[in-house]
Amino acid sequence: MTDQAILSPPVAVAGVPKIRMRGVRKAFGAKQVLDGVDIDVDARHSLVILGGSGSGKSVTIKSILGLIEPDEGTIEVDGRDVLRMGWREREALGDRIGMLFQNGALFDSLPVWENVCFKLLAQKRITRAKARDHAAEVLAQVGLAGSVGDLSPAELSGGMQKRVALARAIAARPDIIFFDEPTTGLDPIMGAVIDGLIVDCVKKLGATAVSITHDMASARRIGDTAAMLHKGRIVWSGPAGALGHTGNALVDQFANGEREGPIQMELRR
Ligand SMILES: Nc1ncnc2c1ncn2[C@@H]1O[C@H](COP(=O)(O)OP(=O)(O)OP(=O)(O)O)[C@@H](O)[C@H]1O
Repeated sequence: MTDQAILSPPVAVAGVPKIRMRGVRKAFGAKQVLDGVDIDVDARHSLVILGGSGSGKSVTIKSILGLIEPDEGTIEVDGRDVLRMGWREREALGDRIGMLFQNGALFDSLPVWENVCFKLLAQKRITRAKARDHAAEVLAQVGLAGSVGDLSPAELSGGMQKRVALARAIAARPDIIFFDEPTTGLDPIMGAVIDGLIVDCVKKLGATAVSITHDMASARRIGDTAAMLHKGRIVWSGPAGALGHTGNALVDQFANGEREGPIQMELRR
């Protein structure tokens, strides 16, 4: 496969955030999940979105991915409004996006190498013979031997499955990558290893990353910035390294996992 087949076109627009959401609102029935979400992610930066269960983190990511249509607001990628794109442009945007799903979402019916190159094969951007070599290269990037490519995902440990899912997310060399709970279900050491790989891979690709996590150690490791979603809005954003001592009582309570604080008081009401 030529690099041409998998390289994303250089699309950075000077002075324009890679991703910009403004006033995004989404309700399901009577439930207003997003109530005016504003987010900016600069190119080559890594944003972590925090928030309680059901606060709308996945809905936010799915809206950027075009899987959920917001009721109001704008979502721009490289200054282009994704909600008003034609299908061709949206498809081209999809080709530049990688995604690591919460549970890995690997297909047990396919060997690892086909999982890694799934999108490239499905879109006929690569031959099967070249996909095998490409998968071995990408597996090496996430610390796995090429021979793992012939195994079924079901034969792998949770940590290895996450590595394969990461390999799949980066295989087409995307310039935007979404990570949904990348360390869930892993022990703390394996979680740190996966975080390290995520940081390395994102940096090597020069990609922009948006992650969802409940794991604060992971948020500090993989995020340049963090944003907290609460009651349908971003109530705080700042350096991920400051989580736990931001001075914002709500964010600090959440990040430190404290029972007492403004979130608890709201739950009691
Ligand atoms: N397709 C849908 N139809 C109806 N309700 C939905 C749909 N998608 C999400 N919701 C609702 O929107 C709310 C936010 O869901 P979302 O999955 O974004 O939460 P989350 O912050 O990612 O939660 P968690 O941390 O538990 O994964 C929830 O109440 C959920 O039930």
